[in-house]
Amino acid sequence: MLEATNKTGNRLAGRKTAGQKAGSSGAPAGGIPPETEKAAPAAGRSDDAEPIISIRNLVKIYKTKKVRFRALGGVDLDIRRGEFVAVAGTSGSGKSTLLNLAAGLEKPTAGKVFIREKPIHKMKEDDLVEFRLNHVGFIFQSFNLMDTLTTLENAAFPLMLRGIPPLKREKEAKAVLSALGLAGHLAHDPDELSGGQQQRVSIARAIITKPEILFADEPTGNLDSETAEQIMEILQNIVKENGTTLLMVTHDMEKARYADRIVYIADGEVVKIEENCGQKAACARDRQQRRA
Ligand SMILES: Nc1ncnc2c1ncn2[C@@H]1O[C@H](COP(=O)(O)OP(=O)(O)OP(=O)(O)O)[C@@H](O)[C@H]1O
Repeated sequence: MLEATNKTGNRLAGRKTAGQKAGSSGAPAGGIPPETEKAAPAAGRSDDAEPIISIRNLVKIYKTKKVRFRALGGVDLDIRRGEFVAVAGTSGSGKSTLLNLAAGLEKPTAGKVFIREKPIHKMKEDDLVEFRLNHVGFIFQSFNLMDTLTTLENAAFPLMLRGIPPLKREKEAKAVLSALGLAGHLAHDPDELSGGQQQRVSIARAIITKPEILFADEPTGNLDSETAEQIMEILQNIVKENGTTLLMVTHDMEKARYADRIVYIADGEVVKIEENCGQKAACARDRQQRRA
């Protein structure tokens, strides 16, 4: 799957996914199970817009020889197309577990996840690889850049997996990196970049395929506060300008407030969902719906 592993063993994606394989092509997703089921509307949905991600009664129980731990206890959530949703909660509340299940990086113990009406929870790993490569981008706290590749090569990597010829992928990577202020750092290796620059490279890599959905797990967790704000503004702009859907996990309420909606999670359960009226788009949409 997306966890392309580089020569030195760096993974390109999230935690606890060790058995997953690297994606290898840009061919359209094949072999996806037929759409025999659809998510019923979630309770408490605030609008009638078709969700791009639907999560139903999602349960994750981790079992080891010694422990059995319920990390998610039946989560329901709809995420609208073009929406920026932050999942907030304390350490160990289940945020990353929710993101990993929503992205198909881990399998649920029970429950369902639909992305664009595709049943992610029952897709085979090979189909998930293709699906993610074509529809989804990931951004992680630890950047997960390949340390043997330059800025340009890291950003262009997903296009290489899609079989795009070198000149074309370099041109596209240069354009995305320039927009992120990295035109002067194309030949740098990751260890020659600051943390904020590395995260911008990882954002470039995540958006270069123009994914409909971005998953971000504590994207500013390793950055100082000023750099973190810049990264949050970049993410917010990607949502606004490209219409990308963003699901971001954070323990930091300051960062959560960049989102259109904040989902609070505690002990593996959603305890509150808040429209963020600091974000004009979300509130305008709310007001419109209330009037309708
Ligand atoms: N592979 C695993 N095996 C056993 N327990 C696990 C596993 N992964 C996560 N857990 C447990 O599930 C709970 C939720 O973990 P998760 O990583 O989702 O929390 P989080 O809210 O993202 O925390 P943090 O903000 O600290 O990253 C934790 O109590 C954790 O110990």
